[in-house]
Amino acid sequence: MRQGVLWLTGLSGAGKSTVAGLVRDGLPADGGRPVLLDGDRLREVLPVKLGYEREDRLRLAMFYARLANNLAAQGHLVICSTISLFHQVQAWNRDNTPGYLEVWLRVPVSELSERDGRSALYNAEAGSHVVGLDSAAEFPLAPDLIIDNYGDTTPDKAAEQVLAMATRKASQ
Ligand SMILES: Nc1ncnc2c1ncn2[C@@H]1O[C@H](COP(=O)(O)OS(=O)(=O)O)[C@@H](OP(=O)(O)O)[C@H]1O
Ligand SMILES: Nc1ncnc2c1ncn2[C@@H]1O[C@H](COP(=O)(O)OP(=O)(O)O)[C@@H](O)[C@H]1O
Repeated sequence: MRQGVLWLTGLSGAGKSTVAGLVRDGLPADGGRPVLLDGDRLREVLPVKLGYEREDRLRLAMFYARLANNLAAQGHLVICSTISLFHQVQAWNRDNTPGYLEVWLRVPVSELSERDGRSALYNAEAGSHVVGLDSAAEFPLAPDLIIDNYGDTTPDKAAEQVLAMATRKASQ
């Protein structure tokens, strides 16, 4: 895969940033011009502060989708690692972005709340809009790959699966 959008989604702490970085670093030397769009980093550079209510998250997810589409059209391989769990955004990507691939890093909340720095988020009081708790997560309906990213699945193994899937799809 040399050009297009590879979107890694999942709840906070599912391993999106970790696996996305490994995927980028694991691309073949002639694997195109990768760009990593990471949710945490993108929120930091926005000119306006957006929150975690559904409306703001949906606006942001559509912004990511359009930005990724634009960069892919300029020849980049865009790796997105954001939550963005909205069916309408997933459908927009499929309909508008050639070479769109979607990976769902599926990890139960019980496991996530044990991970580094995520216990506060998953133990937040009701009304905190935590995706997967009190804010609905619209998990992908037809992802290209689902990885249960916990237990025996290490981040390296997950990245290998993503790269194998992307290579397979590129040759179809
Ligand atoms: N309430 C709540 N719910 C979910 N996530 C929260 C929340 N508050 C802060 N954060 C942090 O924001 C990161 C998610 O931003 P994204 O732009 O990737 O996604 S989304 O807008 O929430 O769909 C997310 O980053 P990741 O942990 O890397 O997924 C969190 O660190
Ligand atoms: N397969 C895995 N098994 C166990 N821990 C993992 C796995 N993948 C990632 N992690 C860990 O989970 C934590 C959250 O990872 P991160 O990439 O920041 O997730 P996200 O970007 O989805 O919020 C990190 O401490 C990371 O090392």
